Amino acid sequence: MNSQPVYNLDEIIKNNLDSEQWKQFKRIHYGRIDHGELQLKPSTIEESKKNGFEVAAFSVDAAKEVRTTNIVKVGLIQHSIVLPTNEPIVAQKRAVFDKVEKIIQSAAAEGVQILCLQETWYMPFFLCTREKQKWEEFAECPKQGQSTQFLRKLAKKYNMVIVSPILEKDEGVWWNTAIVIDADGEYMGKHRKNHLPSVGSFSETPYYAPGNTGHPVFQTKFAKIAVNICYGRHHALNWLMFALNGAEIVFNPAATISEFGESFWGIEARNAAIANGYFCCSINRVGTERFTTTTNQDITRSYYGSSYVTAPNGCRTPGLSRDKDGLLIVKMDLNLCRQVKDHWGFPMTSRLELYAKELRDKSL
Ligand SMILES: NC(=O)NCCC(=O)O
Repeated sequence: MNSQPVYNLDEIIKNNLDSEQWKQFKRIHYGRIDHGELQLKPSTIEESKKNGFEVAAFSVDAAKEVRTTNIVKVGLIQHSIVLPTNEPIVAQKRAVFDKVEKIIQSAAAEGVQILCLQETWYMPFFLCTREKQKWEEFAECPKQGQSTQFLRKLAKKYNMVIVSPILEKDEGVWWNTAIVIDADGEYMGKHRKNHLPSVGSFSETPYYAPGNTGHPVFQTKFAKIAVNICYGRHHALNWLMFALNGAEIVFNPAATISEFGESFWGIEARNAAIANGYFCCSINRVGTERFTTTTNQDITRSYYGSSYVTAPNGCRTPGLSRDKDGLLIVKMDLNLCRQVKDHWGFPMTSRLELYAKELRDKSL
């Protein structure tokens, strides 16, 4: 018997149901009985074991129709930091780069075409420390920054679109930003986090400014994509605007802990995918991060991973684990976006003019 505690919800349920109950649970909870699990290459399994990360791969098909299929393979990476947070910042970054590069190599070997990393992926999420200056070196220029240079090379090498959520510094002002690199390695643009939390230990307003980039959608080589950064997932209109601007896939790179609504982690992005007719890809970091402030206060934060993907028809993949580095691969047919919109008629029945009027009246 496995003596390890089971942390993953999917595992807890699976291990406690008989096969018929499990089948019915999958139908009702995940939206389909068959997860569409894809076989991984033996070399990927070997690499993941060697480098200590899990890999899971699923497919989401669309119905056959007049249009040719529009299939794209998407990868999400969740991971912990590597070095203690009091190590030199250059070393902390380098160590995460090395870890993530190995996972990206496996994603490339599996044919991933669009990859998204977690929120501020190369640093500890130090925003709970209430200290700013000592972390300055983590803030980067979006186009020239070290992480962008590092990922541009990989994007080009692997013909892969990469979404890289960073801590941006522009003329002395910090922003929580996601940059998009196209499959030729060229920088396409950026989106700055619109909604900044100011709740409990997530007090981000003293660090960076609220986004001023609207709701951009990037026509990458493989799909029209957008990024709704972490706390933005609690804002329904934020999701809506990416849909109105034509997104087929919206990524939600996050850094969130149990106390901040683990019970609705599986709900908000899933609801957004259903309501807006696009694929939602949710990514959360894992691991425990410890900080000692200059006033000798010890702060500890643990993240619960559980990255997952929802299709516009509401089907979702199982989540990655709550505590391990991981790569989630989903092969998706983007034709499903249009098919679901036609079926349910949500855009057709949306009555946006009604809301626009009321919103205008209320904000006067
Ligand atoms: N990173 C971030 O915005 N966290 C806020 C807490 C949450 O929304 O989960």
